[in-house]
Parts: sequence; C-alpha cells; structure tokens
Amino acid sequence: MPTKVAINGAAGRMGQRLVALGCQDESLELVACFEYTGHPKFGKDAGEVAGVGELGLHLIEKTDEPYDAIIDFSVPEGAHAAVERAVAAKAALVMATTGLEDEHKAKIREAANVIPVVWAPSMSTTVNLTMKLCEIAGEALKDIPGGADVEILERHHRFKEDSPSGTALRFGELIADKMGITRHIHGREGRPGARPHDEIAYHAIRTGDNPGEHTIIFGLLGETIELTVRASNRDCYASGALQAAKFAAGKKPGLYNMNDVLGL
Ligand SMILES: NC(=O)C1=CN([C@@H]2O[C@H](COP(=O)(O)OP(=O)(O)OC[C@H]3O[C@@H](n4cnc5c(N)ncnc54)[C@H](O)[C@@H]3O)[C@@H](O)[C@H]2O)C=CC1
Ligand SMILES: O=C(O)C1=N[C@H](C(=O)O)C[C@H](O)C1
Repeated sequence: MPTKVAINGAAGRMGQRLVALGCQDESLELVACFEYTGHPKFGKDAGEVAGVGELGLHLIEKTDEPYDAIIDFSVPEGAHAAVERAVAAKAALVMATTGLEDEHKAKIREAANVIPVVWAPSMSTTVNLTMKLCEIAGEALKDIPGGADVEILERHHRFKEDSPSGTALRFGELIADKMGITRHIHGREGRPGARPHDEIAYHAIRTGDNPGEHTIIFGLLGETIELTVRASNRDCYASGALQAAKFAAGKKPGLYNMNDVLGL
C-alpha cells in the first residue's frame, strides 16, 4: 500500500518540488496539499503550481482525507499548524522548517510523545554525512596543540528569511558538543581582539538563487581542513523528506532524525 502523504506549504519553493517528486513516486500517494489561505495561488491545482500539470489536488486549508504522514516546509506559524494537523490525524510528522522559536520546538517535542516525528534542519544525504565527518574532525581536533578555530560559512538564496541557516546551527551544535565549546558568535566587526579558540563563528551569505551550501573550517596553526557541502538544486531536500515520510509512517511515537532515516 502506498504511504499517504500530505504536504504543508505546498506552493512554496520546497513544497513545489515535493509535489513534483511525490506525484512520480509509486510508493506514495499525495492526498493533501495545504497552504496559507492568503497565498495568491490558494485554491489552484498543486500540480499546475508545481509545473507538473493538473493533479486534481488543490491548495487547501483542511481535508477529511486520512494520511499517514505530513511533511512541513513552511514558516514557523505553518510548522505550528502542521504539528496540530499531524497530532489530530495521528499521522507521522516530517518537520523541515527552520528558524523556529522555542515555543514551536517545545510543541514538536511534545508531539513526539504521541506520534513519530522526523525533525532535521536538512534532509539532504550529503549534508547529514558531512555532519558525521564534522563530528569526527571535532573529536580528533579538540585537544590539538595550538588549538583549532571553527568557523561555519553558509550561502543561501536572497529569499531566505532565517539566518544563520538551521543547518549551520546544527553543524555548530554537533562540533561544540565534541570540542566542549560553549561560545557561539555571529560575524565580527569593530575590534573584537584576538580570536579565542573556544568559540564557533557563523557567517551567513545571501545571494541570488543559491539552494544552499555550507563550509565548515577547522583552522590550525600551519594547516587547515575545510568541509564543503553544496546543493545544486532543492531535490536533495525534497527526496530526503519523502524518504523520511515513508520511514516514519507507522513507526512508534518518538523523535527521529535523518541519521535514522538514512541509516548513517
Ligand atoms: N530541512 C530541510 O532540508 C530544508 C528546510 N528548508 C526550510 O523550509 C522552509 C521553507 O522553505 P522554502 O520552501 O524555501 O520557503 P517558501 O517561502 O518558498 O515556502 C513556504 C510556504 O509556506 C507557506 N505557508 C505560510 N504559512 C503557512 C501556514 N500557516 N500553513 C501552510 N503553509 C504556510 C507559504 O505561503 C509558502 O508557500 C524554510 O524554513 C527553510 O529554511 C528549506 C530547504 C531544505
Ligand atoms: O531555506 C533554505 O533554502 C534552506 N534551509 C535549510 C536551513 O536553514 O538549514 C536547509 C537548506 O540549507 C536550504
């Protein structure tokens, strides 16, 4: 039986790719495409909005159709609505929206007591693999003589609303955990003085239509290692999220991440 999937934020950049890839995947069935009622394309056919032709699925606010999983790529308020929809439908939730406030995060954790939730700032295979590599680097370099300076650069499209990216923040958390770093700073200006080793600095670049890239620098005295992971388009995130929906549907309640989905 195909996994019945609903998409929240279906007219967005990511929502459109989920519709486009989801409707070609025989192991799942798209049953609902949710959108914000104020969106100019609200009520239109989601397939036409996504550029794949009419699917008979309209951009709607609610449905009586049952679904096994809901995937959310929207905005913090939309994510909040997706959690409520998932709990009400007793469906699995794939939470991909970034830039969430503490109250939204608490709501997601609470939902994981009653439904399966896959929550990750990046659904991309190569990003999640790079996170593993950064954990290895952090562990190996934590006590290196002379110290290792960690800087995280991220580049995204001009339309992105949150900074730094959720992925950059997750890279920082994972490395900080391994290296025992507690100080996180965002950019530099003025005369901050010599750089201490026990900080991670984030730099967010916003240009054009960049679908997302991250570079994690471990700078030592005399040598440097940089790990770069780069999306060429959004399908790496969309296909990861569809895989996560299939993984989570029918699982027992709890919080899962992309390592669980990808077996990393
Ligand atoms: N975890 C991951 O792999 C990835 C996460 N993202 C994140 O996903 C989010 C969306 O990104 P984009 O698609 O580029 O943004 P977007 O702005 O193109 O799309 C967001 C969509 O959500 C809709 N929306 C707003 N309020 C809503 C509500 N209450 N209910 C349902 N839909 C609502 C908007 O109308 C819009 O169509 C961002 O937070 C982004 O950082 C993006 C790419 C990958
Ligand atoms: O907004 C985006 O585009 C992306 N957002 C996610 C993030 O904030 O980490 C993931 C990806 O980098 C694309």
